[in-house]
Amino acid sequence: MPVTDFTTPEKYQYLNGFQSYHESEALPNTLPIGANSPQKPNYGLYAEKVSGTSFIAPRSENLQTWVYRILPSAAHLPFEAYHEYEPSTNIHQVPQQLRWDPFDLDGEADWIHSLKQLGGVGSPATKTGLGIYIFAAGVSMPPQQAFYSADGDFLVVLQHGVLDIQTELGNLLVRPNEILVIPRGIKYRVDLPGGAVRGYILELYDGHFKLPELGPIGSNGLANARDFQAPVAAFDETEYGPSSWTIFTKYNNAMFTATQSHTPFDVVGWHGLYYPYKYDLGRFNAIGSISFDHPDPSIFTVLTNPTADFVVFPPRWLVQEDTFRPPWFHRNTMSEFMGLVLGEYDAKVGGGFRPAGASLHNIMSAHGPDADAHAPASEAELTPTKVGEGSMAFMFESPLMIGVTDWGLEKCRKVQPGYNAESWVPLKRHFKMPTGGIGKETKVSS
Ligand SMILES: O=C(O)Cc1cc(O)ccc1O
Ligand SMILES: [Fe+2]
Repeated sequence: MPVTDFTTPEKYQYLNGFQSYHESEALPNTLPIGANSPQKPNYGLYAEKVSGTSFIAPRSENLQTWVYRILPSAAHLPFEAYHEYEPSTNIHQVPQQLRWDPFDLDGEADWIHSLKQLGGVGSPATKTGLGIYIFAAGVSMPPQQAFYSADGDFLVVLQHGVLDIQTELGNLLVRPNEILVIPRGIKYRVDLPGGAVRGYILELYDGHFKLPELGPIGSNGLANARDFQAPVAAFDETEYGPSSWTIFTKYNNAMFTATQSHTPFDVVGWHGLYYPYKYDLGRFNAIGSISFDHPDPSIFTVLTNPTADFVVFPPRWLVQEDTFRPPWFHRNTMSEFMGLVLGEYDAKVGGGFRPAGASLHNIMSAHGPDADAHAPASEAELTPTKVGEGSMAFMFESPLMIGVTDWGLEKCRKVQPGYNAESWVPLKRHFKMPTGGIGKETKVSS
């Protein structure tokens, strides 16, 4: 179900729509009419353009936003290397199926220092591939600090807690079961009004997410465009005088800082297509088989990109007849990283895949339901059944071979050594040779 038990306070107002052209102003008449860069923008603001795609990208892909701000972003002192954040970028491509116990909450770290790279492939420098992060933060970012990643778009899957995010383009409150996308280069800071937070991040080094085509599904279904929410323009009204800010930048997976004597949250109005947004996974309209067989998990795609799809497994009814209903056993040309926001995933009932844990089934590494899920599902009476009640599993599915960092393999100390032994090695042989031998009888009744 969608997150409904919350009245959105005044500070959090949203513009609805996915990749809709939005415009928003915190003061009336901020945006120039019929032009983008007038000689003197209103209120003595500076015009600045933020490009999220190449200038010449086709219209259907082109994402740019004009911001009207008190001082341009360029007004800062030189960048310096920052060594108190050591990213784990040594990556190992391994065929081993991996599963991690729940990652610990961390009461000490702020957003930036909580980012732990678990895996990835490719390079931000050549804009190929992706990074996968686990975050566990316990404190708000210190005042007068902001962060942006120059490496790619962050898709944040919040597993625990509440994120109060101030971005250049406005404020977003992200609650459990919601996801957040912050595009490359957009500055933000993260406060934790409810204490500790934890979750997963997919960073796309290339391009941006889109909604999947719906084909024969028609014009509505899956994640509907109107349920994506972008912030309205808001600026630090009390902070537009001189102040001392530190801007952190993740740049080719290293960290840099630059100081400046003004708030980065000084955008009074903006218009364009390049902005952060959030989405409540409870609004996902799940579609599935109403006759027989189990569709490919792509039927649950929320957002797509050639580098990775974001797929969820929401609560849903299973009604298929004469069908083994959990996911089939399989090997893919894709790699599959899975996480669990809450509840239990129907293919893994053996207790090893838990909320805040994860799994990785890499290219052509075989997997499927564990023995504890397979046995009852083969015998179950096939009445309509609700699965995933109170649950939300998700998958980052990529055609690329995802590597695992030193942190992911060892330092996190969460890898389950007995994954294969517990899940699939116990599967029993049920094969029966036809009486009379091969070729004599083709149908065997059990
Ligand atoms: O491995 C998994 O659990 C994810 C998955 C689910 C499904 O329904 C079909 C294929 C698939 O990879
Ligand atoms: Fe799979």
